[in-house]
Amino acid sequence: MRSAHTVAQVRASEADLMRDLPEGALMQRAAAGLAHAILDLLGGGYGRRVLVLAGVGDNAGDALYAAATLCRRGSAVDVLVLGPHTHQAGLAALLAAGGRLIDSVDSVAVAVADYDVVVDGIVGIGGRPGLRSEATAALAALAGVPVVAVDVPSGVDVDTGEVDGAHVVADLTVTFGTHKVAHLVDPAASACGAVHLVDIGLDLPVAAVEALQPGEVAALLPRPDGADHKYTRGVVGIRAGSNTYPGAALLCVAGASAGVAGMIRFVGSDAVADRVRTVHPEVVGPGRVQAWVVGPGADDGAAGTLREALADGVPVVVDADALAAVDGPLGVPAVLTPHAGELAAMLGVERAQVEQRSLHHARLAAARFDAVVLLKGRHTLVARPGGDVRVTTTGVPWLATAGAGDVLAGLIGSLLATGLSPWDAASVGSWVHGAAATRASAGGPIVAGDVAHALRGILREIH
Ligand SMILES: NC(=O)C1=CN([C@@H]2O[C@H](COP(=O)(O)OP(=O)(O)OC[C@H]3O[C@@H](n4cnc5c(N)ncnc54)[C@H](OP(=O)(O)O)[C@@H]3O)[C@@H](O)[C@H]2O)[C@@H](O)CC1
Ligand SMILES: Nc1ncnc2c1ncn2[C@@H]1O[C@H](COP(=O)(O)OP(=O)(O)O)[C@@H](O)[C@H]1O
Ligand SMILES: [K+]
Repeated sequence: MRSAHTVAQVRASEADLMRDLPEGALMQRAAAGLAHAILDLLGGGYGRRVLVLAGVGDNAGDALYAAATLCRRGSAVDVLVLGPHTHQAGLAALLAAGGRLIDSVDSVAVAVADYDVVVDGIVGIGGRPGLRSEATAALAALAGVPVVAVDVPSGVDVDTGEVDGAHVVADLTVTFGTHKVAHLVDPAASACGAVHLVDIGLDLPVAAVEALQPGEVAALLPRPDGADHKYTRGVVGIRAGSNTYPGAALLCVAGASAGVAGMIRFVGSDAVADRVRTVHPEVVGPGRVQAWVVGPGADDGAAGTLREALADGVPVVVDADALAAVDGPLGVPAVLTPHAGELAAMLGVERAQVEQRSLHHARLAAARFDAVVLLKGRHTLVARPGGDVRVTTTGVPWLATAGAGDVLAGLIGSLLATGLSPWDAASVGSWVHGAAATRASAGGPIVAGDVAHALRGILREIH
């Protein structure tokens, strides 16, 4: 599991550990890991030109001690102090190793573009969102030079992933002890670049935000055994599509056809059902199910279709048009799968507000509707009542294509039908869907059907 802890959790763990360690030991561990990561990025230290942006706190201390190591490996290091002072011992170590203090990026002997890397030690977990004007000006002058952020890109809100004004956009973020929420949750996560975790020995509690890794997905995926038959494996029912949007029914059934459930039932107009069975002859008609998927392409029949599905008292996936009919808890275990626009409409706020504060709004909706809320996006969030969140880090931007959500709803419904909890079904389904998109894309364009086709290959490998 990739776990993302809050600043308060990190500080508490640090305090526990520091009781048994000499002063400064954790900073030395952090700085050593940081120096190695920068050397890796640069392919060595000799002859490289490095600029450290140093703020007032321990984040600068990490950057300055790491830079001293780079100096000893033959790098030319300049340091620009942003603020009234900086980490004194770290600065002394850097100067002793041969680093130079500069007054501004304009005052360096080399052209600014000749720096091989900028090390962002402006603020870390002690920072407030936003950057001061001198930091913004320095970063603007350094545009185009690769940036390594120390712990977090300075200026982002570490505990929420929100941004408020200027912030660093890094190519690599080197963090310590554990991931922070900003490494997983957008928009801050998009500013991190690749994230490298350095172990400094912290003993941490359970995290409220996490990202499944392949081993956990494999452990959660249901597998039939010799005693199973199609009914014990779970039957998923799809109520999707309409005469206006028949394709949504096909895509939703294609997502449910990943093979995890034992059987698929389809309920819809005769015309749509005929088209579904032409493409998916194994799909059967109405009957008992262990989970329903309601909403993709349902058009104006969505509210009635949701009512019918809820009458069965089994878990439901509510997607697309049916989300507009949700105005409170549904009374059955449920996964709601809105994108930002749909969640905004459900909560009576603007889409931009949901995009800016995605973690907050996903948690708010999970509490208000007493359901698992899967907020779709680059890093999809899966929130459950109580505030726990899983973030999906699989997928590629090519997945932002019409109908991809229909495939996802079908897949999550089939996982729910096997008996997974709404929380596990949503997060596992989202992970597999993203991995299938990455596989199908191979760096190029895809349509939703390609994602559905790639699902079984991913499931086969992950087992
Ligand atoms: N905890 C751990 O386990 C370990 C932590 N380690 C390292 O320590 C880092 C945390 O260090 P930290 O606590 O000294 O805070 P840090 O982020 O450097 O600076 C905060 C100061 O900056 C200021 N400031 C605030 N906002 C600002 C802004 N927007 N723009 C400009 N300035 C701003 C504000 O000062 P003020 O302006 O209020 O006087 C505040 O006091 C952590 O990220 C990691 O790198 C590792 O060494 C090892 C283990
Ligand atoms: N920038 C992005 N990067 C990766 N995946 C994305 C991005 N934007 C959207 N997605 C994913 O694409 C899918 C789009 O689903 P959705 O908006 O419901 O489409 P539709 O309603 O047409 O089926 C979701 O799985 C979402 O997480
Ligand atoms: K930083």
